[in-house]
Amino acid sequence: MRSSAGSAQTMHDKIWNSHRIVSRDDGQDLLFIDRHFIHDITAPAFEILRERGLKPRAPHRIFGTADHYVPTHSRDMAAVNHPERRTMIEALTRDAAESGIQIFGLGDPRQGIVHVIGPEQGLSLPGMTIVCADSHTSTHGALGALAFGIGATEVGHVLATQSLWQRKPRSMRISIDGTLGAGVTAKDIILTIIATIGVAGATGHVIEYAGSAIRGLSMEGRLTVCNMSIEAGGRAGMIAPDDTTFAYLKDRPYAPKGEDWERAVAGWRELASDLDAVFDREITIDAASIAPMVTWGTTPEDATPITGVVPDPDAIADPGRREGMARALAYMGLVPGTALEEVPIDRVFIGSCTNGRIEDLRSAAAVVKGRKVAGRIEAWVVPGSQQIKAQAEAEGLDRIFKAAGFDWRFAGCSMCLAANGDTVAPGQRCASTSNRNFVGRQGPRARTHLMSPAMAAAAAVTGHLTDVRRLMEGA
Ligand SMILES: CC(C)[C@H](C(=O)O)[C@@H](O)C(=O)O
Ligand code: SF4
Repeated sequence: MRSSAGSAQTMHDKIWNSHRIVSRDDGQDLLFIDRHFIHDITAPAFEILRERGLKPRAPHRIFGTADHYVPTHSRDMAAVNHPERRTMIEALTRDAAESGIQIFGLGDPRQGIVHVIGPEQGLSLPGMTIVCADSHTSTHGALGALAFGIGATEVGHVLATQSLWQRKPRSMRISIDGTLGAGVTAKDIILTIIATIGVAGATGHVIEYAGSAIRGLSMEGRLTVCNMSIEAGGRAGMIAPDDTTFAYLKDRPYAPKGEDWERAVAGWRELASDLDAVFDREITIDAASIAPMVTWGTTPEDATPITGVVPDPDAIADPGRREGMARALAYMGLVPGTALEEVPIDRVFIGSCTNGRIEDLRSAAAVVKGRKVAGRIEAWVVPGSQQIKAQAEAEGLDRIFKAAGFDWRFAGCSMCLAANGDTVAPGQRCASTSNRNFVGRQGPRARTHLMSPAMAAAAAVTGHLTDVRRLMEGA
């Protein structure tokens, strides 16, 4: 039997069952899709639709934003002088206008990274099925939704039918119990999880994050954790909605209002996994054992506490792993045994759908305040959305960053993927709050170290990877 025994259901079961339209003999279910997000990479799917003479079935369920290709030094389309990027941004505007789809384009005060603005606008709600042609759609599961990335052909299917054939993934619960230490954040939780179970550790599963340390996280922190579910191989990540979720969503532009809100919350309270629900896999991690983390290699599982050293491939028995590690270290320009805190950096990127939210900027600013960016380091803050940028400015965070020597940019994916031209130069080493440290991710030969916003801020002001706890008040 897949998932739960008897009638007890996981949250994944509940959302799946309430969206199943019909089942096929081959084990696939047709799911109704509540919300479909599109961005400036979705153009190929609209091509598929046009070729078949079809139109979006439910444009009111679709929302779009320009994020991957937008410039972050300007909001002016004239600043997009790269023909391919221009075409992609314009295609989104055209496709949306033709179909009556609401988009938040370049220049719109609601524009931002799709996984930031969905929750922010109250478009991503508990109990929903949410899809987008983007692997980090798992982010939205933090609100108690079933949210996952899909490919261009599937996007075409969803556009045309507002439904999608899927085989139900298995379920996995990752419980983080106890209290996090000072300086330890949601990013450190998820990097620890990935370092523990590996980048394929959750393959074929929907992860439910549970336990007192997860319940204790803010909505922003939960979004960070769910964002990187895909980096552990998970199909989706989710967290049961609770008062933290409802407080975050209340009065958001697209969230239900008045009596509708009360009714919705009452329904959302029923979504949590039943107490006796059985998961296909269970993993438990003690929150107190988690330290501020950094990656040293070229996959997110190459992560270790900042107190450690660059690992030695020769100490690894498995020949495949040994070779992979040696290759990663050569790319990263790191020598085994070097204390991680001695690794100098050239660039800092605070942003992305993982860590570009207001709380992330606050925690980085708290470290930066009264300090200066070290040496010739080029440090950037790229808010995840224009709303976050405005809020940060209202709180004076931009002034803290700018006084320290940071560049304060407009919202977009920016240096997380470098698709808009914001790159880390060849050979440069970047302390980054994003989610992927793949070879060439931030530009050809760029070297990426993933970490939390507070850790990236600490690296910016010291010039090398740094245990943020050294810079914290009272430390
Ligand atoms: C380009 C896009 C489809 C891609 C994704 O699927 O995640 C990007 O957002 C990323 O983070 O690599
Ligand atoms: S910020 Fe990075 S991870 Fe997130 S959607 Fe953009 S490119 Fe993908």
